[in-house]
Amino acid sequence: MSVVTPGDNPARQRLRKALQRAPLFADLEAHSMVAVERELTLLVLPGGAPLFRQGEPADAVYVVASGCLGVFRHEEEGNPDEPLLMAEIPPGNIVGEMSLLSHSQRTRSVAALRDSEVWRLARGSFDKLTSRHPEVLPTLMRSVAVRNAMGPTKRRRQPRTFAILPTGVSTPAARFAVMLAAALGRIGSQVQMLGPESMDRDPEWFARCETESSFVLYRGDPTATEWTELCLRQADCLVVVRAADDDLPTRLPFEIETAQSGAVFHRRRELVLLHEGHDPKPGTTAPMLAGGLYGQHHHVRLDIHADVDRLARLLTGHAVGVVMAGGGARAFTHIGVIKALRTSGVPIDQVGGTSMGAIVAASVASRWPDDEIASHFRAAFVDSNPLSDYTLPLISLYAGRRVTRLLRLSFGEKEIEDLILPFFCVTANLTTSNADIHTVGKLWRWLRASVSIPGVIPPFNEAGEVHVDGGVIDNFPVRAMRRTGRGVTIGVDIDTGGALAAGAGVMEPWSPWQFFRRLIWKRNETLPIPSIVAILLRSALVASAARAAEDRQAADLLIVPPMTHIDLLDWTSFDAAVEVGYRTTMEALDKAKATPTGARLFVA
Ligand SMILES: Nc1ncnc2c1ncn2[C@@H]1O[C@@H]2COP(=O)(O)O[C@H]2[C@H]1O
Repeated sequence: MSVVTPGDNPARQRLRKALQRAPLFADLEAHSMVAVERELTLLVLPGGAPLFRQGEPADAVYVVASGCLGVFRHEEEGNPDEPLLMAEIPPGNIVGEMSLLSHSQRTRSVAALRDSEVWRLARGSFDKLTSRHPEVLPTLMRSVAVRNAMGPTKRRRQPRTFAILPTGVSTPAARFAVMLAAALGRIGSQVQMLGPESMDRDPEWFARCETESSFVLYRGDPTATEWTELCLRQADCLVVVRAADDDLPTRLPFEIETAQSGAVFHRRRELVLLHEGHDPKPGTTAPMLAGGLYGQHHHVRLDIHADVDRLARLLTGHAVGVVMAGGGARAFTHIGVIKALRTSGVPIDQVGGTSMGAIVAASVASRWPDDEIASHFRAAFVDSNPLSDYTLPLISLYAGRRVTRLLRLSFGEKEIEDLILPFFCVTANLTTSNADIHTVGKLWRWLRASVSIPGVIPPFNEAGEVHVDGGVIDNFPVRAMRRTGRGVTIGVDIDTGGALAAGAGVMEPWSPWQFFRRLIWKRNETLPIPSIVAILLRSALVASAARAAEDRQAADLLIVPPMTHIDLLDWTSFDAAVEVGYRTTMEALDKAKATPTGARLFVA
């Protein structure tokens, strides 16, 4: 932060404009205004710099003349680097008045969201002003009351200004920036792209660009120039762009760290990996993620426009996430749901799920076409039964080797990080009693863990912890998807009603003779009692039903295909399950079209 004492220069002209609008000064006579002006000192805050922090003693009130400040709340349990943004304070507003009025400590932290000019009126001058001109107080109190009545912002603020930061001179960042600008233009009406030629502009000019546009792209240099530093200070979101084939180590993330040190808040950092004409190679993404430096990474194939459109939606909170619940054979219905969404032009930008829902989600994240998804699942579950490798039931009824083989065959050595669409799956961690969300690691392994129905398939052990089917704790992870804060969530739940029925009477263990008789003469007769697999599967799902009910509420669009006519283990009802998913989704989309959610779904 620097203190400046300007004469009658552009900064003072900006101050006058701000004073005329600020609630504390708007009612003052011209000569009193001149007297106040003499008591103000100008502070120039670089983007990210703190003005003051929550809990500090209050010694001044401030007028914002250019740029933008943010009011942040530090949550007791939250990450101290990621306080919640409560409000933005644009030019013409004052900040820091509450603790002066109430003689208390600062109620919130305030920092510059981008390069800003603020004028400081010390506590002594503020007291003098309010005692000489008590007429300014009602307007000031009114503005505080209006703000308090509005309450805190419920939704996370989405970034509008992006710094595009190439990691090397050969990165095709300019081409990428043009494509991203076009994609952002399909979401917002006006997009501005600023390059180094704007270096000498004043903060007000940048502020005007930002207010006049839906989105602003600051195209940074490949090295840490003065312009790159400015981009880092101005942007809400840092987008590091790297050619995926480039295996040179990059210094850029560490430069970002330096430029950001001392900032009150954490700017969102995203990594874009550019691919020329091919998909990510298995295992090549994780080493580029710089140990968790980035909030999210994105694979963009430069020749595929849909990839840049998806990126634009994910960056700006306009994405569509689809969550698929587990539910044995009933989960085939997700295949029909996906087909209906794709046919209707609803973009699928990120996916997540549990158990069988997770496997369908993984095939969507791999961008398999509809036919391929259907043929894979048909071959795996209808043409051959993966639950047929009986074993000595010490850990489980089946050895689970067939399931493992099928998953490896389908997804190879791909890691979750290599998937084109952001993806997560859920397992129930029996060691910690938590529902674990997996966004990194070998895909087939976490899918195998996510479908490990306790007692049916052996659990999956990782780093000394035991994982079973995610449905045991969280069968419908809508809230996990919502926490990503990237847009709307479509939840597809599996109706588990009518899942288990039995004849009347107490179920006693059968004698060996009864078993033998059944095996020889009555093989095709329907059992009067549920099978052990049906009991175990139902037991695994029953506890998460209450949680799933809350997740249904959390979905922006809820789809629950009616499935009670299909048994949870009836793999042969594949076509019926797919069909009902397709039909229910088409009907749901038709109804949603006229709603606000529908408007957000069909944005693309
Ligand atoms: N919800 C809010 N919206 C806008 N500004 C706020 C909000 N809450 C607090 N502030 C401002 O943030 C400042 C933090 O320091 P003060 O408590 O002195 O005064 C506070 C107000 O000026």
